[in-house]
Amino acid sequence: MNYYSLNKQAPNSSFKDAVVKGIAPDKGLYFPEQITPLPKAFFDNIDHLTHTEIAFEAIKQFVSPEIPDAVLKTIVEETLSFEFPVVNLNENISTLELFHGPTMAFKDVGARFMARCLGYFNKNNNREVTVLVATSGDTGGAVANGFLGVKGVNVVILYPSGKVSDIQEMQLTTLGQNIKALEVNGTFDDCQDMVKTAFLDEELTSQMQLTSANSINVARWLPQLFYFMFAYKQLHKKHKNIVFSVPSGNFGNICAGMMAQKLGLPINHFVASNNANNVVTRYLISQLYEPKPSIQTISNAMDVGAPSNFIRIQEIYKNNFESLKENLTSYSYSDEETKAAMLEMYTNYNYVADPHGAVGYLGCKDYLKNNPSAHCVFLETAHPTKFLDVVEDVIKEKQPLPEQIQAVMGKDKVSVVISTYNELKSFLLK
Ligand SMILES: Cc1ncc(COP(=O)(O)O)c(C=O)c1O
Ligand SMILES: N[C@@H](CCOP(=O)(O)O)C(=O)O
Repeated sequence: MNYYSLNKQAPNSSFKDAVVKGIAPDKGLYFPEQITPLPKAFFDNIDHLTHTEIAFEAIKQFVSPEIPDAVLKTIVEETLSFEFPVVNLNENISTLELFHGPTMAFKDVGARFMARCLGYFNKNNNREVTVLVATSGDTGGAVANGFLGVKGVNVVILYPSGKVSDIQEMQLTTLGQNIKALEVNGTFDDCQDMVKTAFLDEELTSQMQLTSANSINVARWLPQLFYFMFAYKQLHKKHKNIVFSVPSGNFGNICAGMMAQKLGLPINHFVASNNANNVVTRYLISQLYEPKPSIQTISNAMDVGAPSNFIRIQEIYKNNFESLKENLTSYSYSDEETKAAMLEMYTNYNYVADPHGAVGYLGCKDYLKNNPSAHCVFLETAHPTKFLDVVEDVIKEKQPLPEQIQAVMGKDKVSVVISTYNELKSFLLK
């Protein structure tokens, strides 16, 4: 599959080049040249397929022929070595739990898939690759875990100082080896801007091979479309009108869901559920896209003021506002509303949700008010113990720590504090 730059000022790239470069030379995000829907029979028979079979069929067209089928099967199988259960809360609301991987957030799938693709492309290459990643909390940990010890790959993670949870910080600062953490005096958007600037800096790119492991990178972004298919497999016999509420920040996950829909998955509607960082909620009301500096919230991984993937969403809908509005609703919630939703789920359904999932739950509830026949699935994007202080404070109950979390507790944090792009550049050139 070839990919074009959404800035339309760069030559098209193969899958391999798009993965290795991360972002196009004109700073545009890559987008596949074609999206060919899967046959209807695939969806009719989906309950007879394993997760690996579903994922292989769904992703094949985007990576062929550069990754041969046999290699792709292994990559997909290794990537998906954990569960993706749907938990039913009531007649109209379910949640798809995406936190059963090694770092307990939905980023594990994309990070593991991309690490394996890069490993395959790099196996006969002696040039080292530096993976730059900006994180508001979860991407950093998932990428650190996914790339730990991968030969020829150095990972540099930028995170906003004081704006990630304690456990998220431990996950991205304690692994050592080929993983380095930079603590940035600023917001997630500042981190993301520094990463994008580095890709355009010829002095840097002439000396080192840089790539991105944010959802900018197609190998990190596209595998997220699997989730929507896994939920459909578990729900489609019982529910015909399935809607997804996606807690959104950089909008990669919901945009991957829209790609699943383009492949033919019968999804009726999407709800983009936001915290106070509500640039897309406002856009759907005013038709004005006005990125703003991000605001700190308890659902910190969604504290994004300028979502990278909005441009891909525009592309999927051919920049047609009306057709986007037909398929997408968006709501925004305060921290107080989020906490109340966490308590409500615990009290009514004995379900402990994290703050991001709680924002998704609120999106379902609001959508169902006008669409009572729908079945709304909110994505539970991280395990509640990643946000231990908030969760225990809201539900007034101690939470047992899963072994993935225990594994990083008590380890020494190693990070370098930076404030400017020049400090990043000096660090990379050292
Ligand atoms: C727990 C959690 N929920 C939701 C999001 C938002 O996802 P996206 O950036 O794909 O919109 C993130 C970060 O990406 C996250 O870590
Ligand atoms: N919420 C993310 C922010 C980056 O999103 P990405 O999908 O573009 O990597 C995080 O947790 O770091």
